[in-house]
Amino acid sequence: MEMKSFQMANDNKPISPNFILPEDKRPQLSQISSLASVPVIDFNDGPSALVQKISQACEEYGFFQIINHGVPEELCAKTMAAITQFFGLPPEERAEFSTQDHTKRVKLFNYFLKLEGQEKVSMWSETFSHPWHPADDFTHFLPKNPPNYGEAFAEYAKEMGGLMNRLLSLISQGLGLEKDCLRKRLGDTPRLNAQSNFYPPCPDPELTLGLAVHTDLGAVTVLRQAEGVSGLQVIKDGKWVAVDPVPNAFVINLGDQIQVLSNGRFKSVHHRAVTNKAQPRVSLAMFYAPDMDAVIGPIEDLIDEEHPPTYRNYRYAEFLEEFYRQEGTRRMAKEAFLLSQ
Ligand SMILES: O=C(O)CCC(=O)C(=O)O
Ligand SMILES: [Fe+2]
Repeated sequence: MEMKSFQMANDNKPISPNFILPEDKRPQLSQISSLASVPVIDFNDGPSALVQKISQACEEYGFFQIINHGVPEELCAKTMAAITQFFGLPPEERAEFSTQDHTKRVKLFNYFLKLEGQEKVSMWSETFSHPWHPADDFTHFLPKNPPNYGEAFAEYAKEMGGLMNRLLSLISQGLGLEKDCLRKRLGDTPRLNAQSNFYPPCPDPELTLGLAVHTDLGAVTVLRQAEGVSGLQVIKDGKWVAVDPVPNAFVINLGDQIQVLSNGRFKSVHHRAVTNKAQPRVSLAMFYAPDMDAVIGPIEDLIDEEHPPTYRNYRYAEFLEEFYRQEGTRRMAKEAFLLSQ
């Protein structure tokens, strides 16, 4: 696959048509609220306050940021630097990882939007995805260049394993469940993917998106944003809200599987990335998704007469099939498993 070539923001050429969104899909950046944003939660708060704050954030926003999480800042910086260097490699070297085949576990690709009766519109970004694991050695999957990429990711993955467990435990408790309930439901061999996103500066951010509107399909996402550059936005009460980087914070968001398991109480919320003229932006999303064979459906303890099950049970593999069937179009995989009320 040929990687898309991005223009420089100081190019005076018009932006290539394959990146230009139809008018009704453009980001309308002047309408973004920078006043309200998602909650910032301090992990040093006591356990019961933490459970309460996370539970409220999961119900109201589906997103929050965490600070004082214990993951060393230097390690995060080292991992982000490795990604940035990877995206800075010559195109021929990056091309080794380029593929459109979604079944590949290691892949460099461009997201696109496929609208009915129209040509595909490319997102103004490059995405690199590969597995991660907190304990098993996964470094054979990783690029050899930059040389410290593997080492940085191996260390980062260990930290993410601990953080994911902590989050799953807090989210379980927030639902009134046993600490290990969600982790057990998601299975012993969760699907763990790391996704780095690179957004070059864009000559006209009003015409493009870095990532189209989507929900994450797994269970929990831990996102690191490069400091000092905004781009992530989430929907809150029908309006787009910016989630600007907070120093040494992680952005946490829930994926579709938690919405289903919680029977709709916790939300998998639509979000997108917008571009900017001035600076490149890098983000790293660490995804925790169920075992392919895990059966996902509303947890029995969350079902009663007032809260009948909203979704039917399915195997996660079945969900992924539906997801890829919709690729580039509406990204409403979980809606296919809704029960009619
Ligand atoms: O770049 C961002 O902040 C958003 C990334 C994201 O939503 C994703 O990778 O799923
Ligand atoms: Fe996302």
